[in-house]
Amino acid sequence: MNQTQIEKAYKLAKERYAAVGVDTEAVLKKLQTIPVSINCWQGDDVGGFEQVGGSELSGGIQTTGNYPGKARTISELRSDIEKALSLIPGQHRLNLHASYLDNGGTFVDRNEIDPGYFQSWIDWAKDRLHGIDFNPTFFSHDKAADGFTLSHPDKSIRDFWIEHAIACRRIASEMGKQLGTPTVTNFWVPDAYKDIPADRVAPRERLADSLDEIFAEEIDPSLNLDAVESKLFGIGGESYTVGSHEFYMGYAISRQKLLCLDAGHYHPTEKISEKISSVMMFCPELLLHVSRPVRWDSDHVVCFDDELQQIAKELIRSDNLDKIHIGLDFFDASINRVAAWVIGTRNLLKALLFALLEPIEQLRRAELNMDYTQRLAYFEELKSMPWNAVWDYYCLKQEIPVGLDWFDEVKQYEKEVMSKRV
Ligand SMILES: C[C@H](O)[C@H](O)[C@@H](O)C(=O)CO
Ligand SMILES: [Mn+2]
Repeated sequence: MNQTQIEKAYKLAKERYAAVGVDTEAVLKKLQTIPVSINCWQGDDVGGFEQVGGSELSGGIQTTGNYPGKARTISELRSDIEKALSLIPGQHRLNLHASYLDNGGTFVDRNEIDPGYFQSWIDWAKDRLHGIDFNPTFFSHDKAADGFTLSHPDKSIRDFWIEHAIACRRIASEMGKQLGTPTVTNFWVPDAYKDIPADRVAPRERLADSLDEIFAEEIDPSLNLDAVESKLFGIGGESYTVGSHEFYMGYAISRQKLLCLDAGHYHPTEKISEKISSVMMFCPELLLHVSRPVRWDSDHVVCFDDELQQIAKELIRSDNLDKIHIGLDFFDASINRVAAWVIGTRNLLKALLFALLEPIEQLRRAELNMDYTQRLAYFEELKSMPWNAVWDYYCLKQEIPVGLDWFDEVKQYEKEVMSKRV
C-alpha cells in the first residue's frame, strides 16, 4: 500500500469510529505515550554475558530451537535490539537481566556487581529508550544448582543471593537516576521442589525473611520500584513452588510492593486479564509479563489472540496506566529472534490500539442497563471495524514499516548481519 492508500483508508476508518463516538486522533496520541518493556533475553536465549558463550540455562525455564544468528556479544545484542526498535512504533523500554552485565570479559560474581557494570547499557539507552527495567538473576549459577536461592536452607547461600538482590536494587536506582524514569526491578526466584514436600511453611518463611532483608533499604520510588513475580511450577519443580501466587499476592499487599502477573504462570484456564482489576485494588502498582503459554509456561511469542486482547482491554479500561508497567516475557529460539521481538511487540501495541478504539462508555451503559444483547452486539461488530487501517496510519506517521514491510527488513538484516554469526 502506498501513502495515499493508507491515508484514504484511515479517513474512512476515522469516520466509522466517529459514528460510534470514538476519536481516532485522540486514540493515536494516547497510544504513543504507552511504553512497553522489551525483554532483552529473547535475543540470546536467556544466555547472558557473564561468561563467553552465555551460561547454561537453569531455574526450570527452557528455550527450545536452534535458529541461527543469535546474539553472542553485548554489541550484537544491542544491534539486534536497535533493528527491532526501528520496526516498532513508539518509544519503549528495555527489560534487562543482571546476567547481561558488561564485565569487559572478566568474570564477576553476582554478589559483587555494581552500577559500573551497567554504565554502558545506561549510556546506550540514553537517546534510544524510554528507560530500563531490571531483574536480579537467580538462576544459571552454581549457587542455584540445587533449585533454591532466597529460601535455601543454608544461610550462606541465602546471604549470597540477598547480597545479589541488594546490589541489583542499587544498580536499578542508578539507572532510574540517570535515565530520569523509575526502573522497575522484578524479583523472580525459581525455588521449588520436584516432589511433594514435608514442610511447605519453612521455605516460604525463609523467602519472606530474605525479601524483607532485601527491601529494608528505603529507595526513592522515583528511582526504583520493586515487583515480585509468582509462578505455578517450573521444569524440575513440579510439586511445590515457594513463591506461589498466594505467597506473592500476600507479600505484595502487606509490603505494598508491585505484583508481577506473568501470563504463563497460572493454571492453563486461568487468565491474568481476569486478575488485573482485583490486584489493582490492593497493590500500589502492577507489572505485567505478557507472554503466551502453550499448555505450560512455554514462553511462545505473543500472538494477537483473545487473551492478549482481553489483557489490553483491562489495561485501557482501568484508566490507570501510570501505575501499570507492561513488560514482555517470551523466548523462542526456533525463529529469527529480531522477528520474534517485532511480532510480539507489534501485537501488543495492536491490542492496545484495538482496546483504545472501544466505545467504552456505551458498553458500560449497556451493561449497567443489563442490556447484554447490546453489549455482545457491540463487542462482535467492533472486531470487524477497520482498526487495522488506524494501525497502518499510526505506523506511517511514526515512519515505521507498514504491514509486512518490516519482514523484508528483518530478512535483509538476517542476510547481511545475523547469518554471518557462525
Ligand atoms: C527470564 C525471566 O526472568 C523469566 O522469564 C521470569 O520472568 C519468568 O517468567 C520465569 O518463568
Ligand atoms: Mn516472567
